[in-house]
Amino acid sequence: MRAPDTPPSRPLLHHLPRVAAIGAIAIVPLVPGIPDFWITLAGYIGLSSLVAIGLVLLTGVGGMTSFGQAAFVGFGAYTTAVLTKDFGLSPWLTLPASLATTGAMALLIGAVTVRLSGHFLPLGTIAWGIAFFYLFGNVEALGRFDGINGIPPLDVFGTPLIDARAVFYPIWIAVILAVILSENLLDSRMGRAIRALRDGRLAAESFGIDTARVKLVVFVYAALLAGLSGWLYAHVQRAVSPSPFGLNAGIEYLLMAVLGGAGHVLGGVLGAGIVTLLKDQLQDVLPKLIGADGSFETIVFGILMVVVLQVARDGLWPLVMRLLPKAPPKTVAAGVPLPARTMPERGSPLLAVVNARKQFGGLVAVNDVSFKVKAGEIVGLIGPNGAGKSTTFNLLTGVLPATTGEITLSGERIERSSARAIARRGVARTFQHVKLARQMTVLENVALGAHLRGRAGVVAAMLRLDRADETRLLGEATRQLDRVGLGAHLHKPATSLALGQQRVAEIARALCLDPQLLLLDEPAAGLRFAEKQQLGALLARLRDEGVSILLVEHDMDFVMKLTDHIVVLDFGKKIAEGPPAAVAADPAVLEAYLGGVE
Ligand SMILES: Nc1ncnc2c1ncn2[C@@H]1O[C@H](COP(=O)(O)OP(=O)(O)OP(=O)(O)O)[C@@H](O)[C@H]1O
Repeated sequence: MRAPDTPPSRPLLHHLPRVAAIGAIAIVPLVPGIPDFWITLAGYIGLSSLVAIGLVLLTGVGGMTSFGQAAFVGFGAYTTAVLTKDFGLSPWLTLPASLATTGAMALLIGAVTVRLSGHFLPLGTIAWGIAFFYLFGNVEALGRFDGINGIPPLDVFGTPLIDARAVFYPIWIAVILAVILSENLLDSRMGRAIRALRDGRLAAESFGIDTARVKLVVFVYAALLAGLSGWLYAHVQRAVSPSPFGLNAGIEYLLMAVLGGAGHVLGGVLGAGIVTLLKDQLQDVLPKLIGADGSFETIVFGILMVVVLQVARDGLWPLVMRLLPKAPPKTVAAGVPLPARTMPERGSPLLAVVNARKQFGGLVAVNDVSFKVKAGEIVGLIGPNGAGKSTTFNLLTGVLPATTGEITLSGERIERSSARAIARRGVARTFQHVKLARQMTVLENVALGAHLRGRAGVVAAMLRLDRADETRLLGEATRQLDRVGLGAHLHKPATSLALGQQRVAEIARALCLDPQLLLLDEPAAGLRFAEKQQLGALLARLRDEGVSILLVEHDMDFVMKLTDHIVVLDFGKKIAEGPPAAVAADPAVLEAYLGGVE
C-alpha cells in the first residue's frame, strides 16, 4: 500500500491500545481502596521493566544474552547513593552522573564482551556479573556488604516523594519514555541494523554496517536503562546493598525479558510484571509449603525459564498481540530519490583480479587466478564443485583476505579491505545460502541494503528526527522491490516468500546499495523455469542500465544465455575464459566441467 509524499507512519488508531494502557497506569494510584502494598509492587514492576526493556533490545532483538545486567543497576544506584549521601548533591543532579558512570562502565565492559561469540558471551556476562557483586560488597566507600543507608528521596519543588503513590509517577514516566524511545529506535535505520545482528553478521557487514559498533550501541543503551532503574531504585528504597545487583537478580531480569517476549519492547514490561508478582507470591507461599526459610522462588524461576524456552520461545507478548487490533502496514512514501552513484563508463575496466591466490594450510583453493570485469558486462564464474568459485567470491567481497595477488576495483586495491569497506566502494552481493533477517519484513530487509546511503543515528531515531532520512531509505527499498517484481510483497515477513523470491529479494537489497558491481552467488538455484527466465530478463535489464555483474552459477543454460564473458575454474586454477560460445567448445572445459555433467 503506497501513498505518495507521506512519511512512514502508522495511523493514530494504532496507538490507541498503547495510549489507553498508559492512561490506565497513570490512574492506578488514584483509584480509591487500592492498598499501598500493591502500589509499591507496581513501582517495583516499573523499576524492573526498565532493565527488562534494555534486555529485550540486547538479548531478544540483538541476540546478545546477558546475565550481568543487574551490575549496571548497581552502578546507577551506588553512584547516586554516594553523591547524594556523601557529597550532599540533589538527586536530580546525580541522574546525569549515574547515567555517565553506567554508560562509561558499559563502554568499557562492552568493548570486550560484545566481541565474544557463541556461549562465551553469556559466560562473560556471568563473570563480570559476579565480579561486580563482590566489588560492591568489598569497597569500604560503598559500605561493603552492609551498603549505604539514609539516601535522600526524590523531591519535586521541595516536596519529598516518599510514599509509594508519590514515587509511582517518576518510575512509570521513565518506563513510558523507555518504551517510546526503544520502539522508535527499533523502527529506524539503526534499528534495522540492530535487528539484523541476530541473523548474521556477514550479511550486515556486506552492506556496510559496522556490526561491532552496533552491538556496542545496544549494549550501552541497555546498560543506561538499567542505570536509570538503579538511580530510581536508590531513591525509592533509600538504601543500597550488593544483593539486588548480583547474579541472581541478573538471571531474574533475563527471565523477565524471555518470559514477556524477548523480541518485543512491551514484552519486557509484561515479563517484569509477571515475574515480580510471582516472586512476591512465591516468597509467601513456598516457605510455608516447604516448612523452611529460603529463596525457593529461584528454583521455580529456573524451571520456568527452561519451560518457556522449550514451549514458547517468543514469550507471552505475541499471545497478547493476538488480542489487540492488528496494526495496518506502514504507508511508504515515494519520497525524494537518494542521490545515485556515477557509474563507470561502459566498457571501462572495473574489476581486475591479478594472480589472486588463497591457501588454506596446504590446500590452494584459488591458484593464481586472473580475470577482469568491464563496466556494463555480465561475467560468469563457473566450475565444478570445489573449483574455488566461492573462495574467489569471498576474496572479492572482503570475507577472506587473499594470500597473495592483487584485486583492484576502479583502480583501487581491495584485496585486504574489509567487507564493509568494499561495500562502501559500491560492491553489493547476494549469498549462496539466502541471508534475510527472519523477523523483518521484505521491505525492512531490502532497506538494509541502503544503510550506507542514510545518515540518521541512534539519538535522531529515538527522538523521531529521522523521518526524512527514513522516507528516502524506505522509498528506495520500495523502488528496488518494484524493479525486481516483488512490489506486492513489501510487508510480508521475508521468510514467508518462496526460496526463489527470497533470492530475488536479496538482489533488490543489493541494488539498494546503488552498486557499480553486483556479485551474485548462484541466484538461479531453486528457481522454477519461469522464475529463471524472469531473473535472466531482470539481470539483462540491469546490465543495460549500466550495472556490472559477476555471476557464480551452476545452471549452464542460464549462464550461456546471459553472460558476455565466462571464466572457468577447476581445482582452483583458471582453465579457460572467453565468450560463452568459445568456452562451451573449449576441450579443457568439456573435459573438466561440461563433460562431467553430461
Ligand atoms: N575455510 C576453508 N578452509 C579450508 N578449506 C576450504 C575453506 N573454504 C573452502 N575450502 C576448500 O577450498 C576448495 C574450494 O572450495 P570452494 O567452496 O571455493 O569451491 P566452489 O567452487 O565454490 O564449490 P561449490 O560449487 O561446491 O560451492 C575446496 O576444496 C574446499 O574444501
